[in-house]
Amino acid sequence: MGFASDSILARGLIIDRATKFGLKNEAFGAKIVHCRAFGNGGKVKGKVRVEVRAAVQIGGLEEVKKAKEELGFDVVSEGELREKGFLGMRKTKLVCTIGPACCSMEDLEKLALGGMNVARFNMCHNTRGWHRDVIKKIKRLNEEKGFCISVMIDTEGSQIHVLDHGAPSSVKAEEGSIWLFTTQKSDGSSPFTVQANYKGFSEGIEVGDVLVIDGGMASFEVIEKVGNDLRCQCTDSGLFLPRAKFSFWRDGKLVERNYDLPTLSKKDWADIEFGVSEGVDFIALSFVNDADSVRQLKNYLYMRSCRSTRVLAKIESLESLQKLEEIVKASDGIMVARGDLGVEIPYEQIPTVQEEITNVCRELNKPVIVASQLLQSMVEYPTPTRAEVADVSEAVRQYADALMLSGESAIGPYGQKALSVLQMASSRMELWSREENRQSILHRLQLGVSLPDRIAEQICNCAVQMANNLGVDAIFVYTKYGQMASLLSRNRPYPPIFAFTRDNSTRMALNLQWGVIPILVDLSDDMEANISRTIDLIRTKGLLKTGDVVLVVSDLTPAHLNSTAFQSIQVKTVV
Ligand SMILES: Nc1ncnc2c1ncn2[C@@H]1O[C@H](COP(=O)(O)OP(=O)(O)OP(=O)(O)O)[C@@H](O)[C@H]1O
Ligand SMILES: CC(=O)C(=O)O
Ligand SMILES: [K+]
Ligand SMILES: [Mg+2]
Repeated sequence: MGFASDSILARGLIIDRATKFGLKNEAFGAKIVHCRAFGNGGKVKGKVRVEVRAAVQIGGLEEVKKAKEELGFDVVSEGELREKGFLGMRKTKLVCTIGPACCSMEDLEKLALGGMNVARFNMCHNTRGWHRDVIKKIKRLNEEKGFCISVMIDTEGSQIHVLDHGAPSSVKAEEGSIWLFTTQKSDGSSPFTVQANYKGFSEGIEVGDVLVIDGGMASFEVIEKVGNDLRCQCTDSGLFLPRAKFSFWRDGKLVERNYDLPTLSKKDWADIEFGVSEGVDFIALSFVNDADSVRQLKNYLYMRSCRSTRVLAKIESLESLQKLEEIVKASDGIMVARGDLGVEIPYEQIPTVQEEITNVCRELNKPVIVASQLLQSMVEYPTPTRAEVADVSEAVRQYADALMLSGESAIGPYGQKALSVLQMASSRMELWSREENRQSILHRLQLGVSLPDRIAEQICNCAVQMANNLGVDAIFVYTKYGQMASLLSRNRPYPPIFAFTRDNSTRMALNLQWGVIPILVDLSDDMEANISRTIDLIRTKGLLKTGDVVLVVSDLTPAHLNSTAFQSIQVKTVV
């Protein structure tokens, strides 16, 4: 007899704690198959007493403990698997921006339980001390509570924006009003003055050009140029928000200018140094304009022996769109930063550009995050607009690897709810895509050049086709740097991909990849032994049962074999 929140919940549980059900030690490792609830006048509410009537022994105390210790399987995926089965596991990954509204240990744990895979820290805001404290909390949650949340920092980058518009929050610009845009600091005596952060902000700008705020929040016509300052008349009334961004348009086209602003400023390098010392998993590089800045950062990380820190390039400028392929090739992943991208291209182009970036990323086998304004109204309201749900679903339908919350989690009071909206909408669309057999329409560019790379790629393509056709329960892959796992993910298979690795940084990087559940485990050179051991460990935890079918792929190459000798596909039925 013991306590549980209800008897339904207790069913299927593996008994792994003496206190949980007040059972004797012999019951350890048993799976509850029948139990009865007492108390609360028959209402199953709060904690009820549960009498365990039948349990099947699937492993002894030592075995269950061993399986727990030897297998770095995060508690959220494990819970999801127990509750929903293999096919019910969510494939699309979720990124949450961490801010003042969600930085307590309690709130972070709720986001973790809600399915947050990656925590994003935007270095534009708050102090490094603040970021350090919160990153430490995430690491504590991982270590002490068994979560697997990767950490991403996002650089500030260099961009022209409002430094001061004369108010702490927003300021309204009325149609017809005249404003001065300057780099001089205002003493507060002249209203309608906006200070820009960069002295060259007006270079190349002519009278008659249109100044657009935040991609359409308000518009102005330049009516006079005095030195570097611009006198402008508001032609479309709207709002200046803090840090509002500028763009200039002429004849309906963006005025492209070379500002000479570095992608990585002094502050960005200091933030990167901070990220390195905190051992972050991802650095997202803002306002990347070409592949050079990505390579520069990757080289730097290599020199600092931080090869495991992955570099993501944020696509948020017109220039980055023009050099998309080279940027994707140079980086470890991409973020479609729709907020700033919508400042540089007309917003009606965002949906098609997003799909194009998502497709290029999958062809080149790089994870892609769709970010910004997914559930914007939830910064204020506890429910999303139907249009927002449609936008989220569209990103999932396009097979983006991950979706990101910004202000919804960072400053909004409904962050956990917003996360659950992402989780429900993505699960729903994944199911629909499977039922519609949409995976079959993915086209696959041949990626590999060398023979071993081409073999790996073909093995993964075939393995996924086999897995789908055979209806296997799961794909198991054994991987060192995650290459094989990501080639499998690229094919967007029906079953989940369990990626076993002994490298913790590979585990944290795979967190961003569609359909991959990274599991940390010590692997040997003996692949057969690895396979049977991991299957055993997972079975002992009660997550695999007799008759389950697993498709196994491996790319771990023992040193004494030549490089392709151990790439194989096997189909195993659990006995
Ligand atoms: N660490 C933080 N401290 C305070 N406020 C934050 C923090 N992180 C985010 N915010 C707030 O949440 C809002 C949305 O966050 P987010 O980081 O996505 O901003 P963004 O402006 O879209 O991103 P970027 O600056 O990279 O383009 C920000 O405008 C800011 O007000
Ligand atoms: C996320 C981000 O940087 C943007 O949308 O602009
Ligand atoms: K940023
Ligand atoms: Mg941005």
